[in-house]
Amino acid sequence: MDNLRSLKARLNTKINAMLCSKNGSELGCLQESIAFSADLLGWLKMQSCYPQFYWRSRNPAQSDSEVIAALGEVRRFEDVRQANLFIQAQPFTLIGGLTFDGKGYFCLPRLLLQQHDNHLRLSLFWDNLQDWERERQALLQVLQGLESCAALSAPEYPIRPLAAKAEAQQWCSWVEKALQYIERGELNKVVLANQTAFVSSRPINPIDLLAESEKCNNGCYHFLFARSAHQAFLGSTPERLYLRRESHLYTEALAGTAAMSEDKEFNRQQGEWLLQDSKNDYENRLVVQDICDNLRPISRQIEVGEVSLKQLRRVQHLRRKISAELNPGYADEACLQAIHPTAAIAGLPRRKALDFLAATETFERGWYAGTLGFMNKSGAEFCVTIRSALIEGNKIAVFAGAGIVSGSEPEQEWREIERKASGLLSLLQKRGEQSCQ
Ligand SMILES: C=C(O[C@@H]1C=C(C(=O)O)C=C[C@H]1O)C(=O)O
Ligand SMILES: [Mg+2]
Repeated sequence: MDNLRSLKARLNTKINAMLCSKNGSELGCLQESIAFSADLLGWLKMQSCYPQFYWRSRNPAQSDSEVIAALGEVRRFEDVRQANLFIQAQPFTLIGGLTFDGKGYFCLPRLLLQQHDNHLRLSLFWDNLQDWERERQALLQVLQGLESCAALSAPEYPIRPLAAKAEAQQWCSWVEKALQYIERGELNKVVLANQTAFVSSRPINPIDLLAESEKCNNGCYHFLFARSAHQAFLGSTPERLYLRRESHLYTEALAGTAAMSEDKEFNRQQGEWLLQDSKNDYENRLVVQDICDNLRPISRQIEVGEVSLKQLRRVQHLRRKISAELNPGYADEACLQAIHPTAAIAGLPRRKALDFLAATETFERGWYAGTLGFMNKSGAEFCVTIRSALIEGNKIAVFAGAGIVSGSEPEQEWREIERKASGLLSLLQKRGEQSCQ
């Protein structure tokens, strides 16, 4: 990491030579770009500043793919409105998102690394309203490990189940209850989830697990958010909440699920079945309806694409892409509030589904089925944080849910959430050079 070593030396010199710039602006920023391809997960593993944030966009092959790693926090916004006002006024990127319940966490980090192809862009931020000596120390500290990069090791964590929040039987009774609400016409869809906890004989390294997931769970966004060294939320999700480029908005309805295995012929048959199965199609169409209805007040030219398959390692989904043109004056505050939580992870009608979930599920969703990403004045991208887990020391709690609609069968939905959870859980046992299955 020679490039990073010389970059660090350069930045240290600049910071030490700098006086607090009382030029009227509240925030200070130093930016550098170098031609360098960094392993940002290996880098993150060596860092000791918190909070830590990592986010990789879903299509690494595309030229506009983005990998972000960030450390520390110079400004924090819990109100999405304030966060949105900030990016309208400042040429900076905020990272963060909303929990399932819509609690906001956005921050301007102390150090932001953005990798585009072979270009690494580094941004350092400080607050001119703070004591400069304190800010200077914080800047030097966040740069301390800049050139460090750890090897990522294959996760090897023999785990044993601690407890599922609901065992199969109880969870199936939640589904039965949902079906009664649906039959009575009180709900069209509700997405019931479960949380299952496991314990390992040693602390689980969230970064090693995420690195393994990046290798195996292709076609996904990969994310990690750790507010402290004791807790990390991470996952690999196939689902986009939205991508915004100026006023162009790209979102999708991802719902309806079939199995995937190592057998190509089995996968093809399952895919064909999924494409013509009316219950799964209905599950997906309700999400289309929900997203379009919620976009209508803030946008025009809403277009819904043809149905297609999104194939992953353990499951495959129906997907319909949706695009729209935001009306003047609307940006990320409006998009986040309009779209999240979609009927792919909450239900329809939204309010009734949320009440049903609050009264039924016996665990806190927290960041599960929330959204994480980044936003600045010209664009934003957020993923839906499903296929995710919360790691605290030796413990890992894995989340998975399934959309319940008329025609759902409890045992089948249970198998669906077990398959979804296995996308991460199957990676905890040493596989090393073995294939990703
Ligand atoms: C809720 C989850 O996934 C959602 C539910 C799906 C379904 O029920 O078919 C499919 C994709 C996601 O919209 C999850 O993975 O936890
Ligand atoms: Mg389903």
